[in-house]
Amino acid sequence: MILHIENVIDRGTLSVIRDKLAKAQFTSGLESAGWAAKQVKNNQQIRAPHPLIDLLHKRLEQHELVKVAARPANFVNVMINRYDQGQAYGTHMDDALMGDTRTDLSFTLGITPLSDYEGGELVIEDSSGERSWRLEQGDVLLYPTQFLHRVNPVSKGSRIAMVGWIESVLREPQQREMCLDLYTAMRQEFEQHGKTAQFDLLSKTYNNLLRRWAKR
Ligand SMILES: O=C(O)CCC(=O)C(=O)O
Ligand SMILES: [Fe+2]
Repeated sequence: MILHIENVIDRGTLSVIRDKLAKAQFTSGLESAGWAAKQVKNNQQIRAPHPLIDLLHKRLEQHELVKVAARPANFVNVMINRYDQGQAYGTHMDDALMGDTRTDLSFTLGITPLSDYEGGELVIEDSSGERSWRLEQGDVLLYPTQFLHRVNPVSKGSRIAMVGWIESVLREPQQREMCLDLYTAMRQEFEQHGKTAQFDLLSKTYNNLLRRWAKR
């Protein structure tokens, strides 16, 4: 399950953040690339701890859909990256372990308005082919870290985003999808009909499934 979540961060906040980032010191993206990914990574980044990363990270962590869809146990390597004109990140796999943390999900949060750059698609490959996203400012793509993926060359302007990885209490993508679907059905039943007998059964099953699968 790949989720595109819109408007996770409001535009006012992002505009202030972009002003600050214009003056911030970025370092080479090679610092955090795995030994094979180094061959294809060409960008700049700011790594945590950093006040702007803290602020965005907190907002992301508090977002209801992020909480329910990802069930985060830990976040790791949250960083802000920038691809200037001509820069890209070729096809690669992200490391399964970053320090002690298992990477179950990856996310990208768009910071630059789409109209300010061209290219820079995030492309995810699977056996059926590939799919690409250009994320509007404030939008998040949340995806299992299991796919080969790349960032296409930026052909005009610069693309700034925040990326990072999540270790989930639900290790398997299918578990996360089933829990999210059940949760969604339970919420809809509650909103449409109130706390019915059906709601109680959905709630019972949802919570017992989550309890059965959750590992921390
Ligand atoms: O910037 C992105 O959207 C993804 C970057 C990426 O694949 C990575 O940093 O490993
Ligand atoms: Fe990656």
